[in-house]
Amino acid sequence: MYVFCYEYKLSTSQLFVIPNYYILVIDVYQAWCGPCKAVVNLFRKLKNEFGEDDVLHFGVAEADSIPTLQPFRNKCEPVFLFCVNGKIITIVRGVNAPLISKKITELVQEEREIAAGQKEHSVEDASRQLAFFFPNFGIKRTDQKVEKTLALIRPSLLKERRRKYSVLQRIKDDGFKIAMQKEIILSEEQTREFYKEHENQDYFPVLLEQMTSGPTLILALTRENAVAHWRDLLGPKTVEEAMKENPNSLRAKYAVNNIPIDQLHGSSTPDDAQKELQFFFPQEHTLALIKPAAAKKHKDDIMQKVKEAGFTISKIKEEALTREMATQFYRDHKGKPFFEHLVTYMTEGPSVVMILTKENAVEEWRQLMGPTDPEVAKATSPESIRAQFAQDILSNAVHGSSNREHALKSIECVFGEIDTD
Ligand SMILES: Nc1ncnc2c1ncn2[C@@H]1O[C@H](COP(=O)(O)OP(=O)(O)OP(=O)(O)O)[C@@H](O)[C@H]1O
Repeated sequence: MYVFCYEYKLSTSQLFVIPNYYILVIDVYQAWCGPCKAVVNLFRKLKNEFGEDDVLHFGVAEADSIPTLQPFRNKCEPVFLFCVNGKIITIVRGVNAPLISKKITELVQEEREIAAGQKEHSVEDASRQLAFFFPNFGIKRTDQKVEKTLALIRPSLLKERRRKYSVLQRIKDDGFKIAMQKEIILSEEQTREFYKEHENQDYFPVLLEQMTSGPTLILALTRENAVAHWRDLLGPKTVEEAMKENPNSLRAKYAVNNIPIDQLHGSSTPDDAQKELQFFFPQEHTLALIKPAAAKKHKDDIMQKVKEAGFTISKIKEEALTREMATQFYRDHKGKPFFEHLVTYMTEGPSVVMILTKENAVEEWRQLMGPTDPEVAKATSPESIRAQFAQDILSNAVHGSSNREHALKSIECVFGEIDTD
């Protein structure tokens, strides 16, 4: 039985649809004892205190029934996972009320600063949660028959949260994996560009109005024969035809009342899929760095992982960062207790500095690095570089830009102005 404050009960199948951009505190419990009763009052108090901007959420997950939570099984104390933006950032073991309360207060404060535009999210992309729950995904791609297609969940359907999750569930049940995803509000210009072949159709003004009316969820889906399979699931092209000819098709089932435009898109052919994926997920560059201690000990193993993950190494050099460079790199951490140690550690020998190129490179490199703290990495992303090669939270093997803007700045700072197109 769940208490009022647990809005999400996570099961394996639901794990990948945790809402993004929330602080989600998950009580990982053992079946025999149930969710932790000792924290209920604390959670209720915090929810009252911080409830107004809808940023703080609580969930429960049963360790015994979820394979990914295996490391937390058979423990006689509860474990609390703190997720921001779909990424686990901290684990607290045991009912340490002051620590839990402090962490939540800090996180809410930070989210409020971000919402007020005073600060940026260090992690932009929601697909980070994928790295946590499906740590192996995207790391080894050996199956050549697997195909990618583009799927869109249009704004009117996306607004209906439950139905959105139901579509995501259906995608998963049909054997697709979400290789990349992002939620964006398309501008008029982007919509016109994407739908330029439809510009002269009578339905175009409604399509334009619909597509720019709110966020669209853009998904790169993979599985064998993905293009045809997704197209078949969607059914006939218009809502009217779908309702008449195939009421079980997704376009019929997920139509939105009074809106004539269907709510789901899929690429028509593999060629179209390639073009559409390139439109929404263009090749990207990120700055990756193998930190000095790891460069000395694990360079070859880490480089192997970079190649296996399909990155192109567009530039590479080995060089010791100067104190100025390290300070610039980590300027956001200035003032934190570990800052001086970090700068010293980063300058104690040569680092391997690379520009990595791939679709969605910034996010994918961060997935491959794994969580900042190797303890968290071992528990949640055992295939990640930090799980395998980091010593501790400071000496954590690798660095990666946290978003595209940082990537551009860092690349320029380390390699000067270069033509990365
Ligand atoms: N609590 C901590 N104690 C010691 N060192 C820390 C701590 N938190 C972060 N660091 C160090 O500072 C670096 C930057 O922290 P940040 O939170 O930006 O992590 P990250 O984005 O995962 O890592 P990076 O910026 O190196 O890619 C970490 O990689 C780590 O070396």
